[in-house]
Amino acid sequence: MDEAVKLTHISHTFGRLHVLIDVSITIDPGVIFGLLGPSGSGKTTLIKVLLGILKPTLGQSIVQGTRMPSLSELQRIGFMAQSDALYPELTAQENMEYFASISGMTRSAAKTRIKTCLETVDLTSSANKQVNKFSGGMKRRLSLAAALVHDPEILVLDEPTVGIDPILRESIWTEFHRLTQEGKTIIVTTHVMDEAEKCDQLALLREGRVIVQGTVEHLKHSIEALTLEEVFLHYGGMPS
Ligand SMILES: Nc1ncnc2c1ncn2[C@@H]1O[C@H](COP(=O)(O)OP(=O)(O)OP(=O)(O)O)[C@@H](O)[C@H]1O
Repeated sequence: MDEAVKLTHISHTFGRLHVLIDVSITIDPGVIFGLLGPSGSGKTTLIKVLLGILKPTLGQSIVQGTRMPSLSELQRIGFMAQSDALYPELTAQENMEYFASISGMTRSAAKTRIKTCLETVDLTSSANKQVNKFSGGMKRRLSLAAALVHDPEILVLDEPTVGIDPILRESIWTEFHRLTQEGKTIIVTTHVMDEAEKCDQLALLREGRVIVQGTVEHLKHSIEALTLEEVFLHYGGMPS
């Protein structure tokens, strides 16, 4: 089967700062791929390159066989950035309707999907509340629902569960696993160790380089560690 994402020899500099150095990552369809690394290691920059939002100094990003940037490919991706891109004056429902409309969904398809996605993030009872009255965690959850609304093949989530309580986090991860069973691919950055354990594949970034990548078991095996925490300590890249 073709790769969902193929990043080849990506390097990126901001001025004199080498933020990504020869990063190559292949992500198979239907997996949850975790991108880990300390703050400033380049995770968000790599995600922007993957999406084609940022042109790398060197290397290329291919998503589902299409070289990025590609607007049509971008429509098949659900993206949740680190900061919420919501309209505070609108209600949750209106925000969802807006995001559904820009993805080109029909009204009836949008109606069903909006209901499902708001349920997934437990916001049904707040659907008619203005977003400027939402807590930080509620905004995060709404951003996630917005990323899911057009039922994308690939979901790219930059720290999706920050500010979300452990019980809801658990149910969101259950939803992620359900989505991968439908063949969807999820790429997630996280600082949370127990979330990293739930990923099918991981890459650990440090100072712009991939230090190690593979399954959780592979990573543990590589240094005969019992926990992922030991792996991160070993490679000197404890997520912050
Ligand atoms: N637009 C920019 N201009 C200049 N430097 C930047 C820019 N964006 C990011 N950087 C720098 O690039 C480095 C990597 O940043 P990036 O946001 O990719 O890290 P990260 O691993 O996602 O961090 P965090 O976990 O804190 O979100 C940092 O040193 C950051 O200051």
